[in-house]
Amino acid sequence: MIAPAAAALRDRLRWRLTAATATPVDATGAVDPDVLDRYLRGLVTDGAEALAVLAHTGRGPYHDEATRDLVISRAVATGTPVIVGVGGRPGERTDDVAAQAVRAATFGAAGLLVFPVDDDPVAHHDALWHAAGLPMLAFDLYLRPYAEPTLAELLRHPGVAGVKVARLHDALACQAALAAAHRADRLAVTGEDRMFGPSLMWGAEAALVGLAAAAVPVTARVLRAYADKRYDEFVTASADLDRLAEVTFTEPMEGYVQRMLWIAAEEGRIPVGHAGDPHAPALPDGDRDRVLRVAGRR
Ligand SMILES: N[C@@H](CC=O)C(=O)O
Repeated sequence: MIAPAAAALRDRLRWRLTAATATPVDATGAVDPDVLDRYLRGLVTDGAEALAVLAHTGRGPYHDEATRDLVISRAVATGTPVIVGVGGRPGERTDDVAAQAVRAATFGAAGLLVFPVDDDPVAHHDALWHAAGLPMLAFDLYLRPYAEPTLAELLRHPGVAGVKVARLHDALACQAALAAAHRADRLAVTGEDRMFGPSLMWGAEAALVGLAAAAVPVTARVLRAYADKRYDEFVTASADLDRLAEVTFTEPMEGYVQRMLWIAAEEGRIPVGHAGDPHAPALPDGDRDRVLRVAGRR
């Protein structure tokens, strides 16, 4: 049985675009609150209907408590629902993640995006639910995917509002996870940057993607056109989005955060001095030009 708070989040996020936000930092790794504010508010102005902070795009696992508090509070101040990424650090204990969940609740988060764990994910989600009382989105991430029976069990948890599916290019796994969400009457959320349009046709009814960390209108158009059954527009918008995804969500895949930050700077959302991802891998020569060329052609 789904808990009322989880049902409310499920219904609130349905057909909404949640932007998985970056966390812009300067050369020393510090967040400037004004830069952050402007960035988050700009995403909302441009079509993000909810914000997911401190998830993978926001490099949540790398930020300390003070930075996490700042990011969550500034996101909540935008007035849109805020989903907070919790966990994701190697070797972390459930108690530590529960403490993050409690702080997220204190700062007014609407829900949690729970990074996957290998060891007893159901007990992990249950502990967060009892500690913080915030509804959760399970995170079926290609780097640490859930086995189908595990995901089915997670989706039966009363505090789980839905699942964000991010299986990258595994269409079968994506379809199975979306179907599992429907069977459990939970929200099927696409996190499929490279299979965005198709994942909507496979049953996703909401989106939470790093592709919307910049260039938000492109992603917003696809989701809106599909939700409104304007299928001609959906096909055109989807092709635009796929062109953008092809140059941003590509090998080395971890470079996508840097690529979205380049776009954010080019769009004037953040200063150039805050557009470096300290955790980016080495990127090929010409990558930035390629990304900006495609992003500018929309
Ligand atoms: N999975 C990413 C978003 C990518 O689409 C995140 O957690 O930020």
